[in-house]
Amino acid sequence: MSLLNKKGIAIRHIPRAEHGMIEKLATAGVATIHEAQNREGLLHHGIRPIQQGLTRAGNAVTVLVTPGDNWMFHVAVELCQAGDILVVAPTSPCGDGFFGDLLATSLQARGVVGLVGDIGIRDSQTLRDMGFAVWSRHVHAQGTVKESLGSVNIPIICGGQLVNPGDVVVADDDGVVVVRHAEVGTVLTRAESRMANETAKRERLHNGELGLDIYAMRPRLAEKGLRYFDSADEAES
Ligand SMILES: O=C([O-])CC(=O)C(=O)O
Ligand SMILES: [Mg+2]
Repeated sequence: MSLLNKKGIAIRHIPRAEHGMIEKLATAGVATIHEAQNREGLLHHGIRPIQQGLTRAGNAVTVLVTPGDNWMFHVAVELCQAGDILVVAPTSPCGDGFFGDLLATSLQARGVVGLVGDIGIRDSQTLRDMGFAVWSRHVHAQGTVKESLGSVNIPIICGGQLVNPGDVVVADDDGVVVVRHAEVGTVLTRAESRMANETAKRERLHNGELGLDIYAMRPRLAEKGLRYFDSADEAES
């Protein structure tokens, strides 16, 4: 039976990808990984970085929270290991400030690399100052309580994407992408070949070659009906 969105569960052991693979996925970045997995796995663009210039990748420890209640973060902290990234979703939309610098300090002490949440967070300036990277849908000071159970390390839907505990989540200035645990190796191979291909293209573009020629676009543009004129007068006549 699927544990998706089931409350009252905390799972201790999850699969984790090898650190070296995670580092390489971080180097590839969100856009390349998204392309390498056939444009799948992106979280909704409403999940935004609160900082600029930081890339984070880690094994997802998932947290399901009840709206307005951040109790489960404390359960999650204990189950985190170095190299994990916390991925949080509420059972229904809520922009309250579930997470701030105190919880971030606790996660940082365990080596957690960042947080991705379809939630609100607060203490945003302090989080930036301490270098704890966060991607969230909202920033809001509204406090939360500790009364209701959610779950830790069950499959959740975050930013419209299914995230399983142990999937690798990569986040940078462009957004957030999830890579299935079982697909890490394949996606990495494809991402690396894509990066090599882009390096070659970048060199040619840098040298002034036109995309129109490199990608042999002229016949197709003509086929679609693009016409060139020497002036607006000629086009209007
Ligand atoms: O403690 C809370 O409820 C959330 C917060 O502001 C913090 O972690 O600093
Ligand atoms: Mg706080």
